[in-house]
Amino acid sequence: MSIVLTGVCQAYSGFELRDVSFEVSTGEIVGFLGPNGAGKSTTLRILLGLERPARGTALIEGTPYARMAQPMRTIGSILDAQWIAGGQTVTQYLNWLAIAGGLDRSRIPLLLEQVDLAYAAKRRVSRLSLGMRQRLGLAGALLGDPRYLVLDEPLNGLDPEGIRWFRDLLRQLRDQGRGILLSSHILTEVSAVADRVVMISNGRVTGSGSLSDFEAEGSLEDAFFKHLAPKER
Ligand SMILES: Nc1ncnc2c1ncn2[C@@H]1O[C@H](COP(=O)(O)OP(=O)(O)OP(=O)(O)O)[C@@H](O)[C@H]1O
Repeated sequence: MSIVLTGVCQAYSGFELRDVSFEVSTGEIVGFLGPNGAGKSTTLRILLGLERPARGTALIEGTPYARMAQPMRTIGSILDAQWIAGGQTVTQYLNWLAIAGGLDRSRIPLLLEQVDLAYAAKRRVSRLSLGMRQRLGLAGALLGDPRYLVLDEPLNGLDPEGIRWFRDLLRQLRDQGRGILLSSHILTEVSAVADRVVMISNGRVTGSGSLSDFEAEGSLEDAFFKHLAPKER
């Protein structure tokens, strides 16, 4: 049971994603680590069916996202919590998401408790801080009780207490058997929770292995700089 990317390629003018391959299994947190502009979000957009790769495949338990009947039941995601439409309330947004995804709305109050946002259930999304939007994004990602989570820079905007809370929640979600792909350019964010790390630099996977293997090279930071593509050093 896993997410499998095989030889994923994409080309924009001035940037190429080349042969990106890695797996995320249930019950593990995989840190997807790379500097700004390395190709992390592009890879995640391809995985989530938002764009088609020029070559290669991104499969979730054997099926591309775009061909899944009810993808939110299998894979939840936070790509950019900023975009969530501001006019509706927190509950209205989650209701809309549940209807759009064919999901059960009865879990919404429980999820709002889980992400510590129940007190803001009736607040307009436009009045939420970025950290609160990240929590709302996570509630949305969990709405379908998915086996996988794909999170792009989910700690943006969270305060230190929020970061600690988020890490604990990620570990709990992993221990429940979910597979989590956590994309970030922040080393400490990844080293605090990841079981495995995939490093990407200038559009290519430059290293992958268990966190302990990387730390055995000195520190994740040493490994990160060692695995940067020459252009990015
Ligand atoms: N739709 C697009 N058209 C053209 N270029 C794009 C497009 N999307 C991304 N790029 C370029 O592709 C490169 C990789 O971008 P991407 O957003 O995947 O990087 P990232 O690793 O997520 O970076 P960050 O950590 O800054 O979010 C960048 O140079 C970006 O400008």
